[in-house]
Amino acid sequence: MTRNVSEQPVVRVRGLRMTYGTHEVLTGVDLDVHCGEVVCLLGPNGAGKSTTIEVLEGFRLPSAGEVRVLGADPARADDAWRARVGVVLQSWRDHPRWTPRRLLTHLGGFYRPYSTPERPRPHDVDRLLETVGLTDDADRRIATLSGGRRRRLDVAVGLVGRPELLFLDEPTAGFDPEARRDFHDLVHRLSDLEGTSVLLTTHDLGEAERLADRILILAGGRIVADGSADALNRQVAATSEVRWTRHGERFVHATDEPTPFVRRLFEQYGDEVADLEVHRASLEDTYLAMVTRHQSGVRPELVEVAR
Ligand SMILES: Nc1ncnc2c1ncn2[C@@H]1O[C@H](COP(=O)(O)OP(=O)(O)OP(=O)(O)O)[C@@H](O)[C@H]1O
Repeated sequence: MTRNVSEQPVVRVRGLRMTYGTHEVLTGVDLDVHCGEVVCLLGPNGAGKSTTIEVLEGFRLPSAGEVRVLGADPARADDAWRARVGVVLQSWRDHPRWTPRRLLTHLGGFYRPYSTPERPRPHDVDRLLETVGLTDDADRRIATLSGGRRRRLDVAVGLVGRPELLFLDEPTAGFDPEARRDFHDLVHRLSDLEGTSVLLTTHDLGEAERLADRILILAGGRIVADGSADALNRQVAATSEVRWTRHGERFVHATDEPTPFVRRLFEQYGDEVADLEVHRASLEDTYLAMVTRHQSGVRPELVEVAR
């Protein structure tokens, strides 16, 4: 995704703190989301991901800090602001006797006054049902939908107003692999074709790697890493493993600089080099290293890396 760096971020958070009773969950979160970016917020259970998202949605008042979302303070934002923001919460439990078509038509109506030529609102309901893969269930009662189908409906509810900014809290929990892949395609389309900015939480590191332009890791109440999956991996675990065979014999070499090493390998052996593989640390390795470092009491400075 190319981005105009002069643009104001659509989400800007500085020094966000949240305390429940005596439990200090967020101790100073700083984060930005830029226009059209897909940002994944990762962190262990209880790190405060949902709390952060709920503050950004305007559903929770922070204890302290500066929060701007689409240029406004979400705690004081009006209906026009809300129409520009999509939210995917926990499963839709209201109106169990309604059908997905009726629910989306009903909710879509609230967005009509906020339609603009650049962003006609709401979404066409049939197309939206097709987009989330619910065409065959459009006229069934919501109460009879399976968990995964209901989750698709949650996503449709978040999208019906054609939001400029979409918050998704563990959107693919309960999805089968096909629904998950369809959902990833949908997020890419929203970001690439509609310029929708997306902030989502997930525990699925593969999903984060596939979807995110940028990954934020929340641990110990603040953001401890910020960068693309590749950049974070390089930062935390610099060593790569190069594997190849030559005349049927296997070789493995660990190096911090795989590209020059591979170049030298080909200069020396040319076409004799076969089955070449370069393995970098996975996002899982990186994530666990960051979180373990934090949990072992070392307070890591923010790892911010080139995107
Ligand atoms: N309304 C509340 N009152 C008191 N404590 C709360 C409240 N909401 C959340 N917490 C606590 O704040 C901490 C952070 O919760 P939060 O749900 O934001 O974490 P999370 O990172 O989203 O976790 P998970 O990955 O398990 O969903 C937890 O210890 C939770 O028990």
